[in-house]
Amino acid sequence: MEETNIRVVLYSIFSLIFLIISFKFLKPKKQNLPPSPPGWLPIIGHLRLLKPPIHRTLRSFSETLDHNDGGGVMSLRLGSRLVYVVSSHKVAAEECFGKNDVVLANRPQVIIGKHVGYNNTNMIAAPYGDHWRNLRRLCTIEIFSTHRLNCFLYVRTDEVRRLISRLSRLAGTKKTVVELKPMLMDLTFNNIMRMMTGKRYYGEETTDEEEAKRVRKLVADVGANTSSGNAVDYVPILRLFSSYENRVKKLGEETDKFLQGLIDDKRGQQETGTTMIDHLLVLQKSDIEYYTDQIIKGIILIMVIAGTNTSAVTLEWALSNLLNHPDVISKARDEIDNRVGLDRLIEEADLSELPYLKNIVLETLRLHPATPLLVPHMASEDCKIGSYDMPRGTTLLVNAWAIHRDPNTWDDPDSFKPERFEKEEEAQKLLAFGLGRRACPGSGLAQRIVGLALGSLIQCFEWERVGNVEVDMKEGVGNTVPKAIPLKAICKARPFLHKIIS
Ligand code: HEM
Repeated sequence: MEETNIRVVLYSIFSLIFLIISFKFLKPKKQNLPPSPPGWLPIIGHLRLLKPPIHRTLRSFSETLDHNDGGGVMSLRLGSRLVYVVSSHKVAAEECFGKNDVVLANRPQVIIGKHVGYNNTNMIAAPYGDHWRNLRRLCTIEIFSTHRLNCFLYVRTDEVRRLISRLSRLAGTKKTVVELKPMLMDLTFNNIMRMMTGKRYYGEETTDEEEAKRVRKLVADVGANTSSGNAVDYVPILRLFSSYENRVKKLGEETDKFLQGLIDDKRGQQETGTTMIDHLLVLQKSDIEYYTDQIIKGIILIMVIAGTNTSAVTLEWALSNLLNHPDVISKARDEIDNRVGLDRLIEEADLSELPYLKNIVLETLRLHPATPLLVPHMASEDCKIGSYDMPRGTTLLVNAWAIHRDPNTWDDPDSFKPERFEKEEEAQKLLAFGLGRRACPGSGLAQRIVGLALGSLIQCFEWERVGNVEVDMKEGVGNTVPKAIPLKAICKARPFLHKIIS
């Protein structure tokens, strides 16, 4: 009997010790997540609250939250995904793209990346790792290096001149109302397509009008569907009811057929040309295992998706701001007239001598970053953002638009003032091209084409608003934020233009 009692007591003591140990060490650690806005519902989370323009909605959510550690981070549930939104420059620069740059260099996967983006093997969607590093190195050398950009200078110069000639034919020396968006899109799409394929698919004098029509439609469809995802990506059960995945699969097949056609055309040619596809096919001969057709198609696709609309909308926003600030246009024109003169068109080599023009572009990128939430990142491991825990798999959105208008970071943040960039350090605060490993590799090309086109439009024409009312600056809906009302302006060629564009 006594022995049994001792056993019971020992058993109880061991059980108690086991319980204490389990409670202390095996209990899931309570995580310190950032504050989250109210209105969360089971299954869909905060999805229903995301009204466009999403960057504005996210800023107003963030403003209503009680950030007890200085602010700038909030968490959302978008369906099954945990999403952190950062709206502070310090947190973005130091915590996300500083301390945690490698952990956050991943991308969340979405359905379109599987069916259109070659199973996420393209540069924008690829997970951080050897494949992405190889692609990025390849594109840095073959597309974005100064040497390569200089090789394609003739394309940018020719496309900007065509834009100026087209406008001067339309407007001449009489005041004429012109709609700018289609012309700016033609400029940036032709620039990329000519670099890749050598062909013009947009605007007047296309290589083959029937083919050009097909290409324009396809590129527009891909652009309209390319985003951070569809509701189906966040609430997987919707796959059962939605036709989204089938539509995207079909789009992927059509896109692939078109891109394969471009490669086959080049492969069938007797002589090697100078386009990007020609270069990539030469590399393919040296290493057929790595430079597969799929890799080459992924590169062309990404150049078109990332390198066209972004520059076109930046130009449209820049001109809209200039029309609302005639004093800024006058100052920029004086700078160009003084440094370039009236006997020739501005050239890309002049850009480094035109600091005020550069500041106009920077101020436009500040107020209207083309991708206001950058491209979503994803945590590949548990990490910490400030005092908050960020579990592995969390999506990170950086609200560059809100950061660019934060009164703690910028003086008079909502006003268009290119002069602010006369202090050189101000440009360091911009996030329009992202930061860290996944920052935009096309920023150099973008600044060249935007600077040259904008400078030429200021040099060659006089500009006025239509009806003398302010240009409406409301944002429309789209991944690369367009103007809600496309820009129309009154344009008149300056008297010397006809002499220098003949
Ligand atoms: C005004 C024009 C442009 C803006 C504002 C812009 C902005 C951006 C931003 C914010 C990102 C994402 C950064 C991040 O993930 O944190 C990005 C990525 C990228 N951009 Fe641009 N971009 C522009 C033009 C271009 C051009 C002209 C090209 C190429 C022709 C290009 C190619 C890319 C590529 C390939 C990526 C993905 C990089 C990666 O994931 O490793 N972009 N861009």
